[in-house]
Amino acid sequence: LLLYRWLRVANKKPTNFPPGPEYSVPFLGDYGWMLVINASHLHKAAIKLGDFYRTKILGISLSRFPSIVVNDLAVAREVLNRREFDGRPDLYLARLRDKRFNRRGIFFTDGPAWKEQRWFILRYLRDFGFGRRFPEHEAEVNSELLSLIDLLRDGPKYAHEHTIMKDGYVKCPNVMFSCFANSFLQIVSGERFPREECDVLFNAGSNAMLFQRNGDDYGTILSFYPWMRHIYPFSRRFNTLREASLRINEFIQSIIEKYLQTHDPNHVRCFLDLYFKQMEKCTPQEESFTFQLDQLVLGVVDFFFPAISGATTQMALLFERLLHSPHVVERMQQEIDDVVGNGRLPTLDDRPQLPFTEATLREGMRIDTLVPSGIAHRVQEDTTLQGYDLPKDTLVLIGMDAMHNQKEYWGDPECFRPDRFLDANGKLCLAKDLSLPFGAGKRLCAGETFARNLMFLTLAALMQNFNLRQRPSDRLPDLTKRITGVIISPRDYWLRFEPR
Ligand code: HEM
Repeated sequence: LLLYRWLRVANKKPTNFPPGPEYSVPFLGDYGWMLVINASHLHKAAIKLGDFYRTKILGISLSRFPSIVVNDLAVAREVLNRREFDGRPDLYLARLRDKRFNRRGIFFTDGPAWKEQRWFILRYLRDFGFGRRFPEHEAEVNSELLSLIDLLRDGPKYAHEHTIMKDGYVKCPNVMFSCFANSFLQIVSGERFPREECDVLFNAGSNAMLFQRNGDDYGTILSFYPWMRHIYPFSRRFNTLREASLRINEFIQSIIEKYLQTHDPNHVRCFLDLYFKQMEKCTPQEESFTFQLDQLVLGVVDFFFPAISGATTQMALLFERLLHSPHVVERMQQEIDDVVGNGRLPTLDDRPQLPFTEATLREGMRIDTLVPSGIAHRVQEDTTLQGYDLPKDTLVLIGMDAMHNQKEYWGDPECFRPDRFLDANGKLCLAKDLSLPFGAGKRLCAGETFARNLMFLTLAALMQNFNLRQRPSDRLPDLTKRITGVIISPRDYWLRFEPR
């Protein structure tokens, strides 16, 4: 009876909290119900629970954290644009990314230090071409795409390339790791890895995918009970996540240290030099953070990591979709042939004349929502939402996949239909694109413009030059068999880019 009473008190929801399960699973809270309903795809479990309680704002307890899942586009937009919701919870999944288990970086920090770091990084990356039109950077991306096209057309040249290309078929999403990573590193350090040295980028990409696939959108059970990392099989998962993270950090740190050793405050070569100058003005802190080396490492990782694993996975999801829709490929190719021809690669100047290609990318991001539950937010002070009371520190998950599939907004959300974003004259109509794949408000994805530009250029270049072919023995991909981790990803698959 005492245990029963303790569990009831421990799992008690705050008063006037959004509807959700009344009785929680001992020890796990409603996270337990979600594991029972759909352990592999927690965002789908949240949709089922929401439907059961007939609510678009589901109130649950994740172990001791009161939490809500917002499964409605209009409410999500409101949440993302209100300052009280801009916090991030202190999740163990985030801490294990740092060598000393400190909260570092941009993704999982909040408060004035997050604001300061986010502002500085975005402000000064911009000077080197991040998130805006910048001819020097566009030329570097063009070279990177030509190198990718060479690999796809002429086959592997270097030993490491044989691991991602066999008998003319390339492994997806891995084949895009070097192009996307180099396009970002060029902005940070002013340099790209030459093709013969790209094995380090392929390794970093594989580690990033390990983290993406072994994490989950709710922070994994390790975030609620970190001590479980000592118990098998949780210890195995912990080790995978930890080792993958530390290997990526070491890689970024090795680049940073190379520049630090030759840093001259009077001669700025790249973004890193500007950050080093700022570091010289600050005293390093242990628990909180300012401009210091471990913060710079995680700060850069937080950009490098989604560039190498997130944007490439979004492309891999799209290629699978396109295998099911050859007519969409044909329409993109026709459009690109008419506007660009085949004498040069498509550029960002061509983009307004390639509305169907742009619409295909947008539709891909809607139907295959990369981050199905967003990145958890935290309520920073007691507040209300749609008449419910939310106490400080409530966790807020945005059901991005749910809202991109709401019938009331999309009509036929299950159909892959790029035309939904075009007007009667075939022009792109942004007012019709209600999707929010990058979030919104102050926590908006810091890499949105970079990602949109690079994905557009990659898609247009590949469609201009290739047809997509599967191995003769392969069936069309089963789009329901995807992996839900921190992001949704396809299982690795092999594809031939057949020259047109
Ligand atoms: C298809 C590609 C991508 C998608 C769909 C995506 C989506 C998202 C989403 C949903 C968030 C969380 C927003 C929130 O908290 O409400 C986020 C955050 C973030 N993204 Fe992206 N992202 C992508 C690519 C990138 C790239 C390429 C970069 C960097 C080069 C990047 C950098 C970041 C950063 C730094 C944050 C954390 C922002 C903060 O908490 O202040 N993302 N992204």
